[in-house]
Amino acid sequence: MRKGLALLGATGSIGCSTLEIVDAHPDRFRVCSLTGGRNLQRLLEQVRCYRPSLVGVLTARDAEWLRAELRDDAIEVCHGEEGLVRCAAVPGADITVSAIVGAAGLVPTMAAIEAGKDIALANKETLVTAGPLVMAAARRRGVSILPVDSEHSAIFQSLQGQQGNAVRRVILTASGGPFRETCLADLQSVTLAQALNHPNWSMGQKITIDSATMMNKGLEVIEARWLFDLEPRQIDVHIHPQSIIHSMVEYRDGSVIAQLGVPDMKAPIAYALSYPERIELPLAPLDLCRLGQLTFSEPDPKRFGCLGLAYRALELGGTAPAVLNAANEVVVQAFLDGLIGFMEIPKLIASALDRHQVQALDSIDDALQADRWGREQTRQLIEAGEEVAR
Ligand SMILES: NC(=O)C1=CN([C@@H]2O[C@H](COP(=O)(O)OP(=O)(O)OC[C@H]3O[C@@H](n4cnc5c(N)ncnc54)[C@H](OP(=O)(O)O)[C@@H]3O)[C@@H](O)[C@H]2O)C=CC1
Ligand SMILES: CC(=O)[C@@H](O)[C@H](O)COP(=O)(O)O
Ligand SMILES: [Mn+2]
Repeated sequence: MRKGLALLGATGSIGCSTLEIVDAHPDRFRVCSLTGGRNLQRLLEQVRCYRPSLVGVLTARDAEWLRAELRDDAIEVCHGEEGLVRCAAVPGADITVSAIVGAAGLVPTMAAIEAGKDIALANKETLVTAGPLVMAAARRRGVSILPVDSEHSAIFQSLQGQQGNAVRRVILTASGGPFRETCLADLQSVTLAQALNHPNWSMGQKITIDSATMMNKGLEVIEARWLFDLEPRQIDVHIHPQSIIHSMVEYRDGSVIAQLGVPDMKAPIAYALSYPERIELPLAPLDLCRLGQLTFSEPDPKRFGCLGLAYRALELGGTAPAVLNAANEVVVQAFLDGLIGFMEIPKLIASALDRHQVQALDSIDDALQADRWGREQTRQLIEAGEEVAR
């Protein structure tokens, strides 16, 4: 029986890599639903190729356009958040690939969990915004949350066969991004093009900027806390510029188990889709002798303040991580739009967190409300900053 996939964020970097895996294994996987955002042309091509029964787009107008292009009554096109929710929970799908970027992924991912789908989770912002609620819902519905994020897949793989309470800590590896060796003074004037030039991974714009600030690693610390039920003090970060060791687990007896591979997201995506099996992938082999050395160092908290902010949000608990995430999404977009400089990113997020009165996180509505508050507050901070600058 082929596994049915609901694919949220099909037109993005993770979405396209997922479809490459489907192409390599048409005997194993079939596509039940696809969703896209602004890249309607790419979505149209994907729908023609994979013929899902349900497709989700952003607006009613986009849906009209897609229907007119497709002229196919066997393919239903829906739109908006309601459309995303329907695609996430589409009948016939066994697993939902959550690969929308940002907190916009939370509601559809929850809908998939409530519908009893296993989740291949790329969208880390879902766990940052509402980690305890998402994990509790998954437990209640008896569904698996299978990590796609390369570090978390590495930890998940390194935990296979573990018995009892044997983990001392996990070590997330970080490439250090394009500014790993840039001094504090020079970071003030780095350009968008430089920030988008990740040394090892080809990814969507938002996560690429997150890697440059190292907020990506901060979000991943929070993601690891919930995925693997770890205390924050059990999660360390090492800079590893080669991105060959994707992360490690240190056990109580001092043994460290790591997962290695060439930096290609098809590997963790395929593991999430085929778990517990491993399937053939057309990837370049890992040639350690040619690489020669793997190196490690500690992250510099002065240059990469976002990492410390994520630990702080985790410590504050409740709604603080949702506000951290929302503020980050707003400032990253402002940086992409040329409204703020690179080093304003951590400052603005810190200001938003400082202004937040942490509340308990008892429901998804609490998380969504904190998300809205964080966005609004950060927009105001950016506007206030502009007025000061004028
Ligand atoms: N790329 C990678 O290698 C990795 C990514 N991740 C995580 O996976 C997620 C996706 O990342 P990535 O693929 O790089 O991102 P991309 O920006 O490449 O793709 C994002 C996808 O989400 C869609 N989308 C964007 N905003 C919305 C919205 N508001 N509503 C509905 N759909 C939307 C986009 O549509 P469109 O493009 O058509 O506008 C696109 O299909 C992120 O959470 C990221 O942190 C984790 C590890 C690695
Ligand atoms: C591929 C992946 O999982 C990304 O999250 C990646 O880890 C980003 O690289 P950084 O280590 O630079 O954040
Ligand atoms: Mn990652």
